[in-house]
Amino acid sequence: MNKQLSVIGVPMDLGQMRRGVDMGPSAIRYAGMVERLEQLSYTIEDLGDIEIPRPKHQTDVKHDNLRNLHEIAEGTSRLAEAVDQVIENGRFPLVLGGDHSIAMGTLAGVAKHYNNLGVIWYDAHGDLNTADSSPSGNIHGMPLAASLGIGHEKLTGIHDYSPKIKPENIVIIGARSLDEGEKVLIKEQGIKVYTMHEVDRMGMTKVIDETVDYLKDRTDGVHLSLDLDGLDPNDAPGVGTPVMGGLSYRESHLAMEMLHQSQMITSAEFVEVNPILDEKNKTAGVAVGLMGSLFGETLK
Ligand SMILES: NC(=[NH2+])NCCC[C@H](N)C(=O)O
Ligand SMILES: [Mn+2]
Ligand SMILES: [Mn+2]
Repeated sequence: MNKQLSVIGVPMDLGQMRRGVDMGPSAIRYAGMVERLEQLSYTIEDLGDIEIPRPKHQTDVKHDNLRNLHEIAEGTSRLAEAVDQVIENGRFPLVLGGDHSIAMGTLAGVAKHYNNLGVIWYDAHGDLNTADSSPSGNIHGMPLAASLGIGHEKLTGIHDYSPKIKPENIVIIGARSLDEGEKVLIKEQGIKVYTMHEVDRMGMTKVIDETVDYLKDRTDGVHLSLDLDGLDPNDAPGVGTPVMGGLSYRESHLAMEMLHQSQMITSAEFVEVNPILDEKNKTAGVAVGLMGSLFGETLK
């Protein structure tokens, strides 16, 4: 793994309605991220936080079922620029959310550098909505669709190109709350999805083995986008859209350890940590623990 990490915080809370997820980057830093990764002999440069525009009325502006469209497009464009530069400098981008809308910016900055970027989307949700299919108008439910070039052009066109990724290079793990339009899109586009049904039937070992096999030959880099709500709310309570029956703490560590062993991950983001909804910063602590495993911690 690239031993030079650049950390970028994204205090974004405009992609959904629960206040507090903008404090996610601070909560993750406070949980000891830098110290944890330095122990694994990474060199860490913390680039601080991306500036996110403040709308006048946070929830009022529901432009065509796309809440806070302009501010999110602006903030994620800045993020794309920063991520692009990190990779340009030969370093590994580690992005801290913020709500999941930021993935549009991260992927925009990353995907430019690859012909076939793979994406592992570790999440209870598909985040494959558009304004037409979204039940909420919340843009954090849309970043994977936007990155495929599907949706409003202000979102698909971030960093001035589209699409960022191909459907056959995506693997979703942990899904258990997919909207009707998302299910249609998954079938139409042939996106590989391991729902909780498959995770339970196959076990996480087989899920990750298959994921690695599947992505190995077809991709030249793999981005991990880890939404903390992929985990069960008992293990990660500090999230805005919790869904029961999720991936366990143990399964998630196993997944991260196996991804580390695959040597496949070239960028990562940890999103949706909301310390206001959390129990004594537990969820940020889990995020940092998972980073430890992803970056090479072992139990013996
Ligand atoms: N990144 C997330 N937590 N997304 C939750 C999305 C929930 C729902 N599918 C929606 O579009 O509103
Ligand atoms: Mn989610
Ligand atoms: Mn998500």
